[in-house]
Amino acid sequence: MSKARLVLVRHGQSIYNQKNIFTGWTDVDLSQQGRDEAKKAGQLLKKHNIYPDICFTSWLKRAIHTAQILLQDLEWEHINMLKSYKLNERHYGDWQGRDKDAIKKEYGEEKFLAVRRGYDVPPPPLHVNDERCVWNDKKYANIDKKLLPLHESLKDTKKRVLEYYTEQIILELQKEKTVLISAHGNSLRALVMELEKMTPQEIVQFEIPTGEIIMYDFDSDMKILEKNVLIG
Ligand SMILES: O=C(O)[C@@H](CO)OP(=O)(O)O
Repeated sequence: MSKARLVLVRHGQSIYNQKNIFTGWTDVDLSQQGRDEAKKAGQLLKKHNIYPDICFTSWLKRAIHTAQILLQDLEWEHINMLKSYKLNERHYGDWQGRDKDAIKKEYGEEKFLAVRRGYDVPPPPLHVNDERCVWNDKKYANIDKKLLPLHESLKDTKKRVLEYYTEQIILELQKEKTVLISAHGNSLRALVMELEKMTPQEIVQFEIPTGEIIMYDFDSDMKILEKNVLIG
């Protein structure tokens, strides 16, 4: 039997989650509740005797800090942590930094849900001169601008997440490693959609709470043998 195991954790509550503001690629930190959720995730892994061999995360501090706090709590901080912007949250375009209820009012429930939870409807794009655009953020200076989105549908997010998953993460699973990914509500929804072969209709209903852990065990053909959601 293969020992390949994928452990997904959504970052703990961020300051924007707490304030009900769309976040996307905005680099906000965890709230106190978020730090507590990350600690709890570490304790859960300890309770279930799950010690990752490697950790992947995004370039956004709410996911990086969740991984760091979790591994600190697990007393397992020596493992390699690889970071890629391809695991960043879905880019929320012009909705970034704006109140969710105000946007729902402006666009109406149906359009709001189609963008927020649907598969192929993006929010309005950011202008390249907008201060929220990462084109001018020095962190992304070495990335080709063509790869830096101004807005994304879940379908767009899925494409880049899967590129990274198939180019990097799957190689570790093929070595029968336990792989931890600390990422975001929608970048993880995109990955789960692919792993569980969900349809665009099914993904609308699927959400991952902050701090939740979803775990998959694979056979040697990378087929899912078992899925577990770890609850405290
Ligand atoms: O704001 C965001 O980037 C995401 C995740 O926090 O929000 P939502 O859950 O509404 O897609």
